[in-house]
Amino acid sequence: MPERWITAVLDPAASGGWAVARSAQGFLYDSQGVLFSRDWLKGLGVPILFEHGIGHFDQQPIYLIEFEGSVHIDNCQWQGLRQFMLQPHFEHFRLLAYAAQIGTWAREHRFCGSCGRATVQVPGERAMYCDRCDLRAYPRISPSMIVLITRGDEILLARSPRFAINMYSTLAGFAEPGESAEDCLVREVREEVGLEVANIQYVASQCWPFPHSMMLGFHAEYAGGEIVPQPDEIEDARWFRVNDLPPLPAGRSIARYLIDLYVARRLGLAEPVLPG
Ligand SMILES: NC(=O)C1=CN([C@@H]2O[C@H](COP(=O)(O)OP(=O)(O)OC[C@H]3O[C@@H](n4cnc5c(N)ncnc54)[C@H](O)[C@@H]3O)[C@@H](O)[C@H]2O)C=CC1
Ligand SMILES: [Mg+2]
Ligand SMILES: [Zn+2]
Repeated sequence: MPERWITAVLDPAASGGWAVARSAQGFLYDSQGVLFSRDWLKGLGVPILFEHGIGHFDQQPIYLIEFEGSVHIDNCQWQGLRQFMLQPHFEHFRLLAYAAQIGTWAREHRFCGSCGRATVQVPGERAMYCDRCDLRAYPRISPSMIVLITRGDEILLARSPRFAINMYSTLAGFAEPGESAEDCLVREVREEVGLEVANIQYVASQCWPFPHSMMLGFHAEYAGGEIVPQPDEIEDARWFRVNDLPPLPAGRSIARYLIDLYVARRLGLAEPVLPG
């Protein structure tokens, strides 16, 4: 079956097509979903910050219309990307995830970071351009390591003060300049729980559009040390037996996938599939 959503750089000067609308309140939806007639949206008289042509859904051209500030539109509501992710029908989620990242990037690159002048879209390329500096700004992607640490039938899970009550997850953190993925993983594990790890194995990756992370998922084995939670960052960290786990992260996350995969292998269950 062909992919329903395919990214592309479309010319905003072209007419017609469909659009998703984004504002400070999230994405617009009504009883029909998140895709609106582009002409209808542009005819509402709401101030538009910018427009980007972002791809095709079922072969139809799709644009992103970014509104300024908070907006009320009759018979429509706004909802954040996380809520769309948690809904059971997420055929539009990949489209919205992409639109959110393009929207965030475009919003933050309307002016040249070097000279401060207004930038323009580069035809046929996903880039904002400063003529004076001959500088192109591309969408930003932030590599983040995420790792499940195991010790036989036990897995290490931690909770951040930001998490839902009682929920525990794997350790994660952003790569810093000068680091390899493995360097970052070892540093984050030391910082967050004070442990040493060995046998680091890459497992899978996931685009995480909150707001622009690229999650690189690993498995690692415990190699030494006592758990020392990082003040302010880690509220609690402990070993859990694979048959006695706390509340875990949402089903679409690579954190959940790394946990489910190890548990399945350990208990001889069917292996999970990472949601695309
Ligand atoms: N998809 C998944 O299953 C999961 C995804 N994540 C994501 O992984 C990322 C990293 O997780 P955390 O433990 O929160 O990171 P972290 O341990 O590196 O701490 C976050 C801190 O890093 C700094 N920071 C923020 N953005 C940054 C950037 N782009 N580059 C470098 N440093 C930055 C800030 O000081 C922030 O407070 C986040 O985007 C988080 O949403 C985390 C866990 C699960
Ligand atoms: Mg972290
Ligand atoms: Zn410039």
